[in-house]
Amino acid sequence: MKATNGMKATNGMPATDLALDSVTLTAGARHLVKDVTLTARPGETIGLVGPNGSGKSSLLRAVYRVLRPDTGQVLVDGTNAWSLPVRQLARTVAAVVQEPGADVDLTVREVVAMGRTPHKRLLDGDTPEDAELIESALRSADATHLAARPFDRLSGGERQRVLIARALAQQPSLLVLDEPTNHLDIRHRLAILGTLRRLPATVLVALHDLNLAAYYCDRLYVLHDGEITASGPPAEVLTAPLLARVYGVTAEVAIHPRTGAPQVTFVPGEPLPDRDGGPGVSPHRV
Ligand SMILES: Nc1ncnc2c1ncn2[C@@H]1O[C@H](COP(=O)(O)OP(=O)(O)OP(=O)(O)O)[C@@H](O)[C@H]1O
Repeated sequence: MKATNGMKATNGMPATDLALDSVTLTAGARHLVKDVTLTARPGETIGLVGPNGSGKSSLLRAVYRVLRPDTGQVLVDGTNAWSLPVRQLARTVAAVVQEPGADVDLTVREVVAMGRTPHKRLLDGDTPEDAELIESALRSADATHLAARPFDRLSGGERQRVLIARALAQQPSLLVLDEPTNHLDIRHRLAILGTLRRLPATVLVALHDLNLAAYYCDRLYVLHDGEITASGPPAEVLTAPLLARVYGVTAEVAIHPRTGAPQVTFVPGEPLPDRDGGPGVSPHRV
């Protein structure tokens, strides 16, 4: 893990060992994801990157058990996620996803309090510990000032922070997030990703912003046409030839002297480098 980003706590909440073993997902005759093998060790922050339609959301759906693998397994601490009782899975895995939820007539605090539901029995009220966890989650997502507001009247970014707060209140040992920062301003992007990074939980997060992925993730998996095409520490994965091949863009990658993380600078209009990193011949203007 990168020392510059702050280490994850190793005490407190447990973290999950996640393994996707040769997972293939289909919709009708169409392959969404083919033969994906991925591991996330307890406490790691794993980034899933790749172009539009490469299969990131589909793969995450298999982890939070919305899309059943046709072949292969999703193993949560060695147990097939699809064989776990729903309640046990809900205590273990929290998901922050793109699907717009139904509009709910709840305040922000009530939405965040729903994160505690898997830990309670029917009709149990909030304990003082629940209340503290809810307040702490609201603070972590900079949503305390929104607590009394109706959830369905928030801006896109405010809603996103509230859904992240709900996931934090759930105290999962595995947190799965699909583009959790797409509506957020830069300050909140940095703050939320920093919070995720410091969680003791294992985190699997799909991100489009490669520089944020490079800085906040321990390892990256690159999906391309439904298959993993590269994986490893960001500095090994994010190379100019890889970005040319997978995204079709020209980029320069350098280690930033202050952050120590790879930083990608896109160079629109320049020829694509070839596979060896040399100058290519097909100009690609974006
Ligand atoms: N239910 C479905 N039926 C048919 N095709 C689907 C279905 N769900 C997803 N797809 C297709 O599978 C591919 C992968 O979609 P997915 O949403 O996983 O990609 P993604 O990497 O998350 O994309 P984005 O970056 O645009 O969010 C896409 O081509 C998409 O159109």
